[in-house]
Formats: sequence, structure tokens, C-alpha cells
Amino acid sequence: MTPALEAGALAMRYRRGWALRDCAFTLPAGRISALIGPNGAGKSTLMRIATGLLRPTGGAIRVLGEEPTHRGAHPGLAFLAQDKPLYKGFTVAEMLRAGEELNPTWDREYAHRLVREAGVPAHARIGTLSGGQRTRVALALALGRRPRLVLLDEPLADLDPVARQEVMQTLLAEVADTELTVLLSSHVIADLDGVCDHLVLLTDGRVRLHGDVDELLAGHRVLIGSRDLEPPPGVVEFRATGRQATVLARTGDVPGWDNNAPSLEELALGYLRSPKEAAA
Ligand SMILES: Nc1ncnc2c1ncn2[C@@H]1O[C@H](COP(=O)(O)OP(=O)(O)OP(=O)(O)O)[C@@H](O)[C@H]1O
Repeated sequence: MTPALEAGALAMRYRRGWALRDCAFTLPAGRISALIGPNGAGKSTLMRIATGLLRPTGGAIRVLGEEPTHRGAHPGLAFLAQDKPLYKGFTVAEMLRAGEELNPTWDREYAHRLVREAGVPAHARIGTLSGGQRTRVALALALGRRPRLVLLDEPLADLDPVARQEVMQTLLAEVADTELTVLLSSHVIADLDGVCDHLVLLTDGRVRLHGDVDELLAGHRVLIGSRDLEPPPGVVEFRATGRQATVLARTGDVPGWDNNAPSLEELALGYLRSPKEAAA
């Protein structure tokens, strides 16, 4: 199957410096991928390149098998930008009607259902909605197009915990029912656990870690033991408190240590806290 997104040696340089360097990864179709990285790591830049809004300085990216062109995004791609551009003077219903007029693949019933389920009144003006309500409308506009690939730039940022869970469940249902591929950037890593099955972790414009989440988790251990113990090869992060050491390592079970499977959050935080380690 054609990957939903493929990047090879992708690089982007702004006037102030490099935002992406030598980025290579593949996003398999029909998966929910987490795009994780600290502020300024290059997540939005990567998404904007995929939509064709930005031309990369070097390398290549293929979206649903095609390179983006200046003529606009691939018709199967939907992008929800961080600033969620919506017409403030429109009502929610008018915004959905505009979505319908602009998109030949529009699914009216589905878009209206997403807004209804979010409890957003259809007659309310966009400008009067809360940040979280605006996000839910923007998400309905992105998914209502029935895209094959959707890029969501921090869609959870201004949602309350229940709404975050609802949005993740909506995405999970979509992926199960329609083979949609999702790439979702977020700083709330705990919310991605159990939902995202693929991971791309960026630090300083480079891919530090990527791949199938289950495989990555199975290939790492959180080791707890005496700080006098010799850590195994593949240490990602070493922390010591008193006599005890906690080590995140790319390894199988290590004798002498208490071996624990990391959660997605422990794995990601270990890499984010030690950005200078060798790329995985
Ligand atoms: N239009 C621009 N002109 C110059 N520099 C830019 C521009 N857009 C982004 N940058 C820089 O490129 C780097 C990557 O920015 P980007 O917005 O892609 O990061 P991000 O991972 O999305 O961050 P955040 O988590 O804060 O949203 C940052 O150093 C940023 O300052």
C-alpha cells in the first residue's frame, strides 16, 4: 500500500536557521501517528511543507504518493493549522455550508454530527465560541471533507480533558471505519497513549525516533536499580536519586535490574529530556 506520507532527507531553512534537517520517515496508511517534539522542533514546518504551503530547502516529501505542488494541497489531504482559521463573522451552520460548497467530497451528515456531538450550537457565531468549541468546528470542517490523510497541528491544546478524549475517540473510530491516516502533533503525550500506534519524535529539526509504537515500546526498558550497577548499551536517559538509578534504554531485559516496560509518555519524555543522544 502507498504510504500516506514519506519524507526523505527533508530540510527547511528559514532566515534564522534550520527548522528541519535530514528528516526521513514513512507514515503507513490507516494509522494514527503522534508527532511529538519540543517547542520549535519543526512540527508545524513539517506539516506546512506537506500541504504545499512551504517549499522545502532540500529533500523530498510525498503525500499519498505525490509531491506537493504550488497549486495547493493534495485533494485527499486535510490540514488543521494551529491557529485554526475560521471566519469569525460566520455562524457554525454557515461555516459548514461553506465547507460543503468548497469540497466535492463533503459529507454533510458526518460534519453536522461531529458539531452536534461536541455540543456546539449551529446558530452561534464563530467569534463568540470558546477556543475549544472553535477547535471542534475546525475539526468537523477538516474531517467533513472525508480526507485520506489529515494533519492536525496541536488539536488538543485548548480542549478540556473530556473533550480531548472525545476527539481522540472520534479519530480512532474514523481510522477503524475508513482507513483514514492521521498525523497529530501534541504536547499532551499521556492523551496519545493507547490511541496513537505510530510515532515520529522530532528534536531540533531532526527525527530522533520513529516507528510502530508497540515495537518501540517493546524495544525499550525502564531499568530501576542501584546506581552502582553498570548500565547496558543503548542508554537513552540516566537519572539518579540517592542510591537509586532509573535508566531508559533501548534494550531487552537486563539481568540485575528491575525491568519495566515504558509507557509512551516515559519513552517520549526520556528522549525529549536527552536530545543530544545518538539518533535512534
Ligand atoms: N516563518 C518563519 N520564519 C522564520 N523562522 C520560522 C518561521 N516559522 C518557524 N520558524 C522557526 O523554525 C523553527 C521550527 O518552528 P515550528 O513552528 O515548525 O516548530 P514547532 O515544533 O511546530 O513548535 P511548537 O511546538 O512551538 O508549535 C523554530 O525555531 C521557529 O522559530
